[in-house]
Amino acid sequence: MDNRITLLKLGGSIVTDKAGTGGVEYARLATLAGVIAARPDLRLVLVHGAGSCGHPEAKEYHIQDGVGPANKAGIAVTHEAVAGLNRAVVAALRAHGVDAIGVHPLAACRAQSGQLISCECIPIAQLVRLGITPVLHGDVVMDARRGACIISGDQIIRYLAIALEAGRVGLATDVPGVLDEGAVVPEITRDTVGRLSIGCSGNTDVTGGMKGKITELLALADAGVESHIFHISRIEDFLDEKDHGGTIVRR
Ligand SMILES: Nc1ncnc2c1ncn2[C@@H]1O[C@H](COP(=O)(O)OP(=O)(O)OP(=O)(O)O)[C@@H](O)[C@H]1O
Ligand SMILES: C=C(C)CCOP(=O)(O)O
Repeated sequence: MDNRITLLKLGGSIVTDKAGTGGVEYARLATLAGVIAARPDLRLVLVHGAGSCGHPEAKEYHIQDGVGPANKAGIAVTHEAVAGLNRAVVAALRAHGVDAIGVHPLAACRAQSGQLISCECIPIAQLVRLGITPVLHGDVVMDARRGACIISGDQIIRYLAIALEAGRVGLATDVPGVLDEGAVVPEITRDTVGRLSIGCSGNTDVTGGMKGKITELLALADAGVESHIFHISRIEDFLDEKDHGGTIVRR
């Protein structure tokens, strides 16, 4: 059995009512925690998106336009919104017996011009070695050029997949995969992506929706790491290495 790390992103559209006004999806978190708890041999690193707990705040404070004295209050407001969601995700996992712990990118990562350039990964790897599941999230992080910026969970997935030499990389979201005229595209490469129409999220989202996801995952594919996008209802298929009916992004 491959005992390398499985890296899984739970999209913000899954862990929150992204289309609504801000609620954490507690019932869904409980179900997902049960699914993860039933697979104790997994060496898992989780990342979650912000959904309605972070994107609206980041937009309100114009974080992606750069941060200075006029909008610096948005750093704490945005971080607290997504950190609160992180506490809910970790609490759900722990309630099901998963030894999970929250890790905040604000304190561990740096960016330059909106791009994640460093993340302290050694503690994350050590936690996994101890059988603990680190739970990271998209966050506001300090940016060498812009003051601060928003780093998506998708950027974090790309960075961690390489740094942790993850065996499997999956992104669960609210669509069955990348869609082309309503049908799932089973495989995307740099050569085929240009034929597709891939857009942003239908909800408030400062990190580019599916388009942002594919940008990160194609860069990951360039590094030789394939990744999977699938509907959250197929999470067990992904974790059990079965066909999940979604999209594989590869070189
Ligand atoms: N070609 C496409 N195929 C599938 N989804 C697409 C496509 N173009 C745009 N989208 C949109 O992208 C959304 C998924 O991206 P989104 O960033 O909202 O997901 P997420 O990762 O669950 O959320 P978050 O960014 O908050 O973590 C879909 O709900 C859909 O509206
Ligand atoms: C908006 C914030 C704070 C993080 C965004 O992360 P994402 O939901 O993965 O795009």
